[in-house]
Amino acid sequence: MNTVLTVDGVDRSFGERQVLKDVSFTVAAGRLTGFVGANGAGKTTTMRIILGVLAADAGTVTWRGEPLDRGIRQRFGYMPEERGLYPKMSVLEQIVYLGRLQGLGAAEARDRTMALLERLELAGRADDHVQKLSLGNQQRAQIAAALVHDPELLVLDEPFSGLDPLAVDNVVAVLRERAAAGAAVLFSSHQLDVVERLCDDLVIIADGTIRAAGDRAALREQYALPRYAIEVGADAGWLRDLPGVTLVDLDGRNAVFDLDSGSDQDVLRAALDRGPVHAFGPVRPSLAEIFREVVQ
Ligand SMILES: Nc1ncnc2c1ncn2[C@@H]1O[C@H](COP(=O)(O)OP(=O)(O)OP(=O)(O)O)[C@@H](O)[C@H]1O
Repeated sequence: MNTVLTVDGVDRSFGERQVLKDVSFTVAAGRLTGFVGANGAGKTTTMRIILGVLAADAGTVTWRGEPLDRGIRQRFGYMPEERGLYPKMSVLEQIVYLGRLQGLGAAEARDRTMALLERLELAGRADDHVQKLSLGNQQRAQIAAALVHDPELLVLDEPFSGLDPLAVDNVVAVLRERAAAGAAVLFSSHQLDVVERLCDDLVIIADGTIRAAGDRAALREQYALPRYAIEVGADAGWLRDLPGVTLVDLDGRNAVFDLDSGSDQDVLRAALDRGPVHAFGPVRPSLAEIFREVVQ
């Protein structure tokens, strides 16, 4: 994996209260990393430290092994939690202006802004003042502002909050395109269903401590219980009496069970002895289940 951003041993306190404790994780280019945690867990504080808006008390953040400086941070795009567009400027003017601040030429800033607004289905509102837009459209404008200079690292604080499902799909597609083009994308969210669908890697934080981090599929594997689902041709109630099996759910021909001892193949054979088996396989935990388990 092509790790580009490394957060290593970061501590941060506000007054007496330590809100980040030895926070370490990595973000890879070409991948979407979901940063998940309850309200107040420390996501925004971590992101602000990555962006240099806030200093760490201890620990380091490095980009391709180098300490961050202004030049490197210019290659980052940030969508902060407190949305900060000027209400009385048009969407187009504003994003062009932000692109110019990031070093783009006038024509390039305009071209990129128009292409982004088109892609985010906001081109029809380009000349409207930001304050006239719905909250969802203001959010899309914020996302365009974070993307306009084609950053190598995108840091997005709750980019999906307040978006309807179609808008979520649109933004997801845009972020995927950025990752496919080689950008590293770190986004926070408390919408576990969206994170589950979207991210390649996961970082789970609770009370300022990283509880789990890594490839989403590997984490699902790591936290998997010996749980199986089966669909047979007739009532599956006989599973109740099979040694080593604890039924979790039984619905006629479908059952979910935990295997406390013995082999899954023995259960499959027992099922085949009784008739046809239409489906049989392990059940991987959902992100919500992993989250519940690691934040306890
Ligand atoms: N400037 C500050 N001064 C004092 N406390 C702060 C400050 N910023 C954040 N905190 C506290 O630090 C903790 C972590 O906050 P942070 O905003 O990083 O969490 P979060 O995971 O982003 O939560 P949310 O999803 O609610 O935004 C919270 O208890 C918050 O009250």
